[in-house]
Amino acid sequence: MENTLQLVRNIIPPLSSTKHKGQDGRIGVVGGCQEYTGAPYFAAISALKVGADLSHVFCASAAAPVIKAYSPELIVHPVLDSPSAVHEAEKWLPRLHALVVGPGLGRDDALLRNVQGILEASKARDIPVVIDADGLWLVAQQPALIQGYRKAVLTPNHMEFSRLYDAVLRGPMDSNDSHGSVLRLSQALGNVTVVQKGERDILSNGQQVLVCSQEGSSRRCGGQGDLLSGSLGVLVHWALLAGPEKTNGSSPLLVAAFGACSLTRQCNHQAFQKHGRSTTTSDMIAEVGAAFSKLFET
Ligand SMILES: NC(=O)C1=CN([C@@H]2O[C@H](COP(=O)(O)OP(=O)(O)OC[C@H]3O[C@@H](n4cnc5c(N)ncnc54)[C@H](OP(=O)(O)O)[C@@H]3O)[C@@H](O)[C@H]2O)[C@@H](O)CC1
Ligand SMILES: Nc1ncnc2c1ncn2[C@@H]1O[C@H](COP(=O)(O)OP(=O)(O)OP(=O)(O)O)[C@@H](O)[C@H]1O
Ligand SMILES: [Mg+2]
Repeated sequence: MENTLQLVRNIIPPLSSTKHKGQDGRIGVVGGCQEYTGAPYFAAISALKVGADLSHVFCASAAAPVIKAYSPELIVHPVLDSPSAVHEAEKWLPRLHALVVGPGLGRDDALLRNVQGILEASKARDIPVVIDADGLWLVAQQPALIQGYRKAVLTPNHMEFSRLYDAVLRGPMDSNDSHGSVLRLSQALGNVTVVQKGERDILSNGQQVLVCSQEGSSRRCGGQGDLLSGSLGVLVHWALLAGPEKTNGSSPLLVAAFGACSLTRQCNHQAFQKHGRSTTTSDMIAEVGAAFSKLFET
């Protein structure tokens, strides 16, 4: 594990007085609807706290004023339920380094059709995408959307993983062989990187399997996965910029994913030390800076 953490350290860009705003990452989160406003906020603010310079949220119009009111740091576009959603999002794509698709998106068909268009436009531009939550629901309906797209990382929880596995491999996963199941799902999707979250996180790009068992806690409040996907948005950008020479030949996306899993679990650990059972995802986000320093700036 220590060896992989060292690879994560290698991809982190140095802070420098010569860089301009935006160079360390402009991240877009696609998600947020009437029901769910916390998830896209957690993902987008986590991207900033990890070190991105700008964080955008593309959400349904009902969610926008709520998300804006949580934070003045986020740039919020109320476009997802508009008939011109894809066009509106496409205007921003040339300026974004990575997209995180799915936190708090919901499962409304019209919204999902727009997100499908945004995903296709992102692929056409070769933009890396992290797909989580209801974005994974969409992928389970249409695996062809990300089939073979080497710049995609999927971050399913237990439920999302089994849904995806069923849809892609047309049979139930073997719960006694999680390594094999993650490896097979990644291979079946054409070597898309898959991160199965759980007691231990299992990560694969269809060739290599990594396990992250960084100590977290037993507290399972909602939103921890959103912290992970938002952090991963930035790390994916940094890893691709650094390239395989900085990751010792390992897949940059796998190294980025290992970094996001370790960081999320360390935030959980630190927040739990202070708040115990009352720990919430906001408490974990408050730990991002210290957790990042502890793991990656030693
Ligand atoms: N504050 C906010 O705005 C937040 C909003 N969020 C947003 O909510 C949306 C839906 O996301 P989701 O994760 O609830 O949906 P999904 O994966 O279908 O799970 C549904 C059911 O699966 C089960 N289940 C889950 N884990 C399991 C396990 N390990 N082992 C076994 N079972 C397990 C469990 O079923 P139950 O225990 O109720 O039977 C659970 O109820 C999505 O947009 C997301 O981003 C969240 O990000 C949180 C913060
Ligand atoms: N049993 C566990 N023990 C320790 N850590 C866990 C456990 N289950 C999940 N985690 C960690 O919690 C984080 C989020 O995983 P989880 O499975 O809760 O995602 P999620 O259901 O998508 O969360 P969200 O509520 O944001 O949608 C990951 O970093 C994962 O490593
Ligand atoms: Mg989730």
